[in-house]
Amino acid sequence: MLKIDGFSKSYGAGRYAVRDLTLHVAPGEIYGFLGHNGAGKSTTLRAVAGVLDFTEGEITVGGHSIRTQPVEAKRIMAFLPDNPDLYDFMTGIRYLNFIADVYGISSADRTARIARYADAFELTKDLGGAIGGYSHGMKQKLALISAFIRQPRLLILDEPFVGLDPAAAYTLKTMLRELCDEGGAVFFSTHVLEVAEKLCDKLAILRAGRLIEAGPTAEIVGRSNLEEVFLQLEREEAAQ
Ligand SMILES: Nc1ncnc2c1ncn2[C@@H]1O[C@H](COP(=O)(O)OP(=O)(O)OP(=O)(O)O)[C@@H](O)[C@H]1O
Repeated sequence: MLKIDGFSKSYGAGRYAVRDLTLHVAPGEIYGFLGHNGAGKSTTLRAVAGVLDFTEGEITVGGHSIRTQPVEAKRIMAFLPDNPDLYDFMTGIRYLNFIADVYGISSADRTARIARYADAFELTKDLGGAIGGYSHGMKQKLALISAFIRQPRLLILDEPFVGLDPAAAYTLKTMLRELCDEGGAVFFSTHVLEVAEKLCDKLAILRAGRLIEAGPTAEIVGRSNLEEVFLQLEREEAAQ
């Protein structure tokens, strides 16, 4: 579903934010992307989503190159950045209809999907209010709903659990699993190691722009727990 091959990104002056990253996400997989602050997670996710150009490598979504076939690639993927840019002057429902218009979702489909996802995230009664008056968590829920109503085959999420209350976090975990059970795939970054350990089929750990570990969660965690494994890997890499 998602293939990142030999991906490198330099923001200039020969300093690489990410270097030679290869990582594949298959249909049905929830793939967690871990790393310290500044490791290069957002850089990678933004390049995958086609909102950031990159220096070397190739990224394909459903077989479509994000560089040469961006429209085809973006049609089957939804991206939620770490700080989604919503329109404060719009109401929530206006924003969701705007997204539905952009992606050509029929009137019947949008009504059913908005009702389903807004109910699931307990945002229905707030949809008539201006986004400018939403809390951080409400904005995050609205951004998630706008991604889910598109019913993407690949969901790319940057720190999706930040700001969500426990009920919304549970709903999100359930929906991510449902999307994968239906043949979709999810690639998301997080600092919440408990969520990563419980939810993800596979994990990749980035350190200073380089992949230091990738594979099935159970193999990476082994008999320990993810927090210990993560901190140990960080220490080993730092000592090299
Ligand atoms: N627009 C930019 N211009 C220059 N350098 C940048 C830019 N964006 C990111 N960087 C640098 O690239 C590196 C990777 O940053 P990135 O935001 O991808 O990390 P991250 O793993 O998402 O971090 P965090 O967990 O803090 O969100 C950092 O050294 C950062 O300073």
